[in-house]
Amino acid sequence: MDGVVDHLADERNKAQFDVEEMKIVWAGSRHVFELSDRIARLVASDPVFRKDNRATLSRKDLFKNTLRKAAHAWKRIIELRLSEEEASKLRFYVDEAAFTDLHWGMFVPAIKGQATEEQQQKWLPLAYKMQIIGCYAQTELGHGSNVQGLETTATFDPQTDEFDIHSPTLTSSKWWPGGLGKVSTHAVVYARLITDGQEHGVHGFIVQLRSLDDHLPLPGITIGDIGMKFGNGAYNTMDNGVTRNGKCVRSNVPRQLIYGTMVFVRQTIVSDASCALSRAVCIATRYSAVRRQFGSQNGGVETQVIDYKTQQNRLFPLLAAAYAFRFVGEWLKWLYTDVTQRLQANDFSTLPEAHACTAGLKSLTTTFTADAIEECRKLCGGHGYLCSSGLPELFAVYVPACTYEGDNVVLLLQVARFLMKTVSQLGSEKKPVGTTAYMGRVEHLMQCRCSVQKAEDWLNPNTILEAFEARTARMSVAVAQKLAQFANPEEGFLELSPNLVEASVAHCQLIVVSKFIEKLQQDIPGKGVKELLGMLCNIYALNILHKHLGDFLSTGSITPKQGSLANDQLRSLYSQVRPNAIALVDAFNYTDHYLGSVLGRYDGNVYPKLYEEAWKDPLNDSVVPDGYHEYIRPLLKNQLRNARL
Ligand SMILES: CCCCCCCCCCC/C=C/C(=O)SCCNC(=O)CCNC(=O)[C@H](O)C(C)(C)COP(=O)(O)OP(=O)(O)OC[C@H]1O[C@@H](n2cnc3c(N)ncnc32)[C@H](O)[C@@H]1OP(=O)(O)O
Ligand SMILES: Cc1cc2nc3c(=O)[nH]c(=O)nc-3n(C[C@H](O)[C@H](O)[C@H](O)COP(=O)(O)OP(=O)(O)OC[C@H]3O[C@@H](n4cnc5c(N)ncnc54)[C@H](O)[C@@H]3O)c2cc1C
Repeated sequence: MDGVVDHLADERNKAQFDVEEMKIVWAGSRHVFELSDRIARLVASDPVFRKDNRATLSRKDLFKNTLRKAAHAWKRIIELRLSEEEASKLRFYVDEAAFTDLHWGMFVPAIKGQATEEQQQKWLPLAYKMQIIGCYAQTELGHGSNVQGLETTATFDPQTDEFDIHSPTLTSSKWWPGGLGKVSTHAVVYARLITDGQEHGVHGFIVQLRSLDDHLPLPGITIGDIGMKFGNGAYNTMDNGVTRNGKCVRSNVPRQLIYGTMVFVRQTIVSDASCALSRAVCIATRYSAVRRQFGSQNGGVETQVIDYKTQQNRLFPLLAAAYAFRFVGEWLKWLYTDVTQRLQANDFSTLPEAHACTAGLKSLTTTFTADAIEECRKLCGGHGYLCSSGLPELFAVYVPACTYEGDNVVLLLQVARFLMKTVSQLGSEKKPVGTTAYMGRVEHLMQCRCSVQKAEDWLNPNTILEAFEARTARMSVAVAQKLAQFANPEEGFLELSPNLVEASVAHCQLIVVSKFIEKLQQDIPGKGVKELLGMLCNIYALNILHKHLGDFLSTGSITPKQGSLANDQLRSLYSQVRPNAIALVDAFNYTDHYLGSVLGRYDGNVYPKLYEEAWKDPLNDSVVPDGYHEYIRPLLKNQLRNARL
C-alpha cells in the first residue's frame, strides 16, 4: 500500500485480533498461506491473466482468450517448475472456468480412482504432461441425475478385443461435459456395459475423441458445444459438449468405486463454496464500510451502511458461514482421505457415510453460497448490479454448482436414505457412529429440554449442540414413523420427500455447527483469534436457529422464549464483530486481481475507480453512439414533423 491512501485504515485499526494469525487459520497452515500468497501475487502481476474485459468480449473471443490463458498458465507451470500444489493454486487464482478444471478436477481423478494399475500407467503420464486432454462424460441429454438410466452402451466384441461405445438415441447423446465441446482429446465415458448379450450396469471407459494430429473428431463421433449459458462471460469460457457415438478403448471398473469420482469432486466443491462465499462477503463488507447513507447531523458525515443493524443481520451470518464452510471443508477432506485409504484396504464400511456427507454438504454449502452471493449484490445497493462490482459474474459462474455434480435436492434425498437407514437400525446391534453418533442418544434427545434462561446461555456450545441434535433427531424420527405407515416404502419415500429433505438439511447443518465447535477445541494461537472465531461460530448457529425457528419450535427442541433470547444474543454478537469486520475479510488474503471488484478494493477507493471503470466500457468509445444516424436521428426528425402537424 506504499504511497496509496488506505480509505479503510481506520477500520483496520479497530481490529481486536491478530489478523496475520487469522490468515494462517483461514489458509489451513503457514505453508499453504505462504504458497497461496506467492502464487496469487504471481498471477495478479501477469498481464495475460487480466480478466476485467470478460463481460464485454464475444463468446468466440472469450473462449479463445481462455485457451490463451490456459496455455500461458501451463507454460508458467513448466518454466517455474511448479509443484502439483502450486500449479493447482495457480489455476485457482487465474479464476476462469476452463477445460483444465475438468482435466485436472475430474478426468485425472477418475483414472486415478477407477482405472486398473495397467491403465493408470498408460494414461496418467500422458494426462500429467497434458499430451492428452480429458473430460468426464457422464450426463446425457435425457438423463443426468438418474445415472442408472443412462442409455449409452459399451458392448464388448471378443473378436476384436474392443468395446463398441454407442449412443443409440438422441437422448443418449452426452450433453454437458465440460471441455468436451471443443478441446478434449479423450473422455471418461459412462456407459452400460454389455458382454455376451448381458447387461452389467454403468461403467467408465476411457475413449479417444479427437485426433492428436489435427484435432478432428475420430470417425463415428459427432462433437460440438451446447450453446450459450446463463450470464454474459461467466461460465461461457467453458465449452460444454455434446457427442454421439464412437468406438473403442478399454474397460476399468472395480464395481463399488464407479461413483468414486463424484464423491471426490463433491468434497472439493464444499471447500470451493467457502472461497466463493468469502469472496462475495469480502466485497460486500468492504463496500458497506465505505458506503454512507443518511444519519448526518449538522452537516457531519453520514452513517456507514455497515453500522445499520439490518445490514449486519444480513451480512455477518454470511461472514460467519464463510468461516464455517472453510472448517467443514477441511474436515470433509480428512474424511475423504480416510475413506480412500480404507477402500484401498478393501474396507467399505465408511463409504455410505462419506457418500452422505459429501452429497449433503455439497448441497447445503452450494445452495447457501449461491443465495449469499445474490444477497451480497443487494447489500451493495445499485452498484452491486454493475459488472465492475464482480458480483454478477461471480453469481453466474457459481450458481450452476447447485446443479452440477448432483442436483441439490436429489443429493439431499440420498442423505435422507442414509438417515432413515440409521433410524431403522436404532436399538439393533449396529450402533450409529461418526456424524450420526448423536442418534445413539435418541432416547435422551427425544425428551430433553433446552436449559437456556437468559441470552448469554446461548453462548454455551453444548447448549447449542444439544438443541441442534434434538431438532434433527426429532425430525428424523417423526418422518421415519410416518414412513412406517406406508405399505410400500418407496411410495412413502416419494410422498414424504419434502419432509425427508428438511430432515437432511437439519442433519447437515448440525454437522457444520459441530465441526466448527470441534475446530474451536483445537489450539489456535494469536491474540483474540479464537475469541473471534467463537463469535462467528455462535453467529452461524444462532442465525440458523433463527431462520429455522419453525423446526426448533415444532419439535419442542426450544421454547418461543428461548428462540427470542437467541435473537437477542445475535444482536449482541453483531456489535462485538462489527469493529473486526474488515480485518475478518482481510484475513482471506485476496488480491484485488482475484476479487475482481471495484467495490471490494483493498484500499476502499471505490468512487474514483467506479468512475474510471465506467469510461472503459466499449459503448463510451465514441460520444455519439453507433446507430445514431440510422435510428435516433430519424426518430427525432419524425417527432419534430409530428409536433409541427
Ligand atoms: C479444486 C478443483 C476442483 C475442480 C472440480 C471441478 C469443478 C466442477 C466443474 C463442474 C463439473 C461438473 C461435473 C458433473 O456434473 S459430472 C456429473 C455428475 N452427476 C451426478 O452427480 C449425478 C447425480 N446422481 C447420482 O449421483 C446417483 O445416481 C444417485 C446418487 C442419485 C443415486 O441414484 P440411485 O438411487 O439410482 O442409486 P443407485 O442404484 O445408482 O445406487 C444405489 C446405492 O449406491 C449408493 N450410492 C449412490 N451414489 C454413491 C456414491 N457417490 N458413493 C457411494 N455410494 C453411492 C446409494 O446410496 C445406494 O446405496 P444403498 O443401496 O446402500 O442405499
Ligand atoms: C455448468 C454445468 C457443468 C456440467 N458439467 C458436467 C460434466 O463435466 N460432466 C457431466 O457428465 N455432466 C455435467 N453437468 C451435468 C450435471 O451433472 C447434471 O445437469 C446434474 O447432475 C443434474 O442432472 P439433470 O440435468 O438430469 O437434472 P434433472 O434430474 O433433470 O433435474 C430436474 C429437476 O428434477 C428434480 N428431480 C430429479 N430427480 C428427482 C427425484 N428423484 N426426486 C425429486 N426431484 C427430482 C431436480 O431436483 C430438478 O429440480 C454439468 C451441468 C452444468 C449445469
